Amino acid sequence: MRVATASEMREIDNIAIDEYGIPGTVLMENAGVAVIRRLESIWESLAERKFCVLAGKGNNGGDGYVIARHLANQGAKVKVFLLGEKAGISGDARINLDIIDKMGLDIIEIVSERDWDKVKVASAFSDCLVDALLGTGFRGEVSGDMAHIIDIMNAAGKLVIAVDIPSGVEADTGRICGKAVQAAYTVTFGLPKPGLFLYPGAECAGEITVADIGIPTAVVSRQNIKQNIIMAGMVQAILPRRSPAAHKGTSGRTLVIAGSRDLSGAAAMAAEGALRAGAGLVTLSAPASLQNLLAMKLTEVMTKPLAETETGGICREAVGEMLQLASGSDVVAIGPGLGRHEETASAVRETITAAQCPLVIDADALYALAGYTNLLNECAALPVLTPHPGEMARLTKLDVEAVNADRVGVARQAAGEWGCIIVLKGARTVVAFPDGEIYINTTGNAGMATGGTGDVLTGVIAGLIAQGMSSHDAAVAGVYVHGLAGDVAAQGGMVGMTAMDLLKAVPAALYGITGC
Ligand SMILES: NC(=O)C1=CN([C@@H]2O[C@H](COP(=O)(O)OP(=O)(O)OC[C@H]3O[C@@H](n4cnc5c(N)ncnc54)[C@H](O)[C@@H]3O)[C@@H](O)[C@H]2O)[C@H](O)CC1
Ligand SMILES: [K+]
Repeated sequence: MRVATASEMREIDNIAIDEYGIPGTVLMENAGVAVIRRLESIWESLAERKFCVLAGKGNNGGDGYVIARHLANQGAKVKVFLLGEKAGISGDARINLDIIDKMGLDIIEIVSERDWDKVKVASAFSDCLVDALLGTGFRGEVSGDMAHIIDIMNAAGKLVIAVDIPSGVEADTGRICGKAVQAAYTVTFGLPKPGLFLYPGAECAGEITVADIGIPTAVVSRQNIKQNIIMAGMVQAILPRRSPAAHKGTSGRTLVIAGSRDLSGAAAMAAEGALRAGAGLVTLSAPASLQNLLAMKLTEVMTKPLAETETGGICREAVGEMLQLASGSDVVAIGPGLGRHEETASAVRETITAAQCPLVIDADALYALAGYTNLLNECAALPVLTPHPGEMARLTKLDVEAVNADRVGVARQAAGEWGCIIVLKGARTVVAFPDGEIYINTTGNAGMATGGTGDVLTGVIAGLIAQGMSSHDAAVAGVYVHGLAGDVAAQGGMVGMTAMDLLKAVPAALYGITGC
């Protein structure tokens, strides 16, 4: 499902109005009616229900006036609170404000703190608050009257329905700037906005309805919109299907280069992640001193010893061995638990640039790439990087807050500059491609915030590439399947679930999507 930024949505709006001649008031009417339809799905009859419509000064407020009119027509009791003065309202919004004025609806201007209590009292006696304060025109921070009104709305304990986007949530990033309305429902128009799916904004949206407001589909389809939500149908279509005649050789050869003396678990989980994703033959190459330990941990995975430093990490002599193993593999996953010894980092960089197969680069291999992202352009195939925000911060020299403040923008810029696929992990993982294409994942849960789940993801993506998926599709599908496995594992209790629980749930997630 595509998601449009505020500017893309404005462009679509303007084309519909200017090129197709659809009056803005028609779009506004359709937007308002879409919210009424949603309210009708909650309450069979709106008659006698009490509504407070909180309206801003722009077209989001205009939608609010349309909603107020239809509510009044259905016999509901409506109070409209306008943040500002009527004189300041113009355009399509003013047309609809004048209509409800002529209808004699109760319109109260909020122009100072003396008016705040009016909202508080009316809210206390309402069944529902309609948030038509700010939509895609929101800029900067919420402050002053707006901030206090949002506080009152959130404290009222009433059902809140947001018009287009919860006020105070930035449409493009999901950032909350000052205050944001906590809605139970959001009705968004045309296309959904990224901020409805990215935290913390995603926590304000409640149940999202995408409403068609009559914009010609040709207008939407011709827009070069590059943000998407990963949907089950898309993943179902691209996941590999196994032939009845399959044997372990037909499901790919995965090489995992991972582990160091005190970090064997990460290596084991990455290797098993590939297996659980359906990879045929998985080889784990790790420092020789881990050989026996890993061989005991992993029954189905072949283990190959590598030359190691005195601290138990792979050393320069291991490069030749790793490239030899890589030459017989369909994909290499490198990084989990490798350690950060400079000699190991140097060996990693040499291997990444010399390997001739697709790469999934994670954890300490990302550590080795800090300051060396230019090497990614030398990779034989488009590499997949799977950083968490901390690793992304180190690679981009940003701080973690800056990364999380604009996850889509940071991932997109890095993918374009470095020439790679970026899987920026976290609550709502973002997958970014060099051409600017973005996929936002909505599977998964907070129970996955536990050590090792990232190692499993690395293995899952590698395992899908080993089975013939492109790195592009494997990154998108892998993220979705991994999150779904987390949701399956969380059915046994979200808090306290482990990466091993998630690992075991990967086949069930695959089965849930493909039926096999
Ligand atoms: N196709 C569609 O998507 C349609 C969308 N509609 C609605 O129109 C809004 C966008 O309207 P716009 O006038 O561009 O902006 P807003 O109403 O969201 O807000 C602008 C308004 O708010 C003031 N403002 C901005 N930032 C702040 C702030 N930090 N604090 C206080 N006030 C702020 C600004 O000055 C303006 O006055 C869209 O979301 C839909 O709801 C159309 O109605 C139908 C088609
Ligand atoms: K709103």
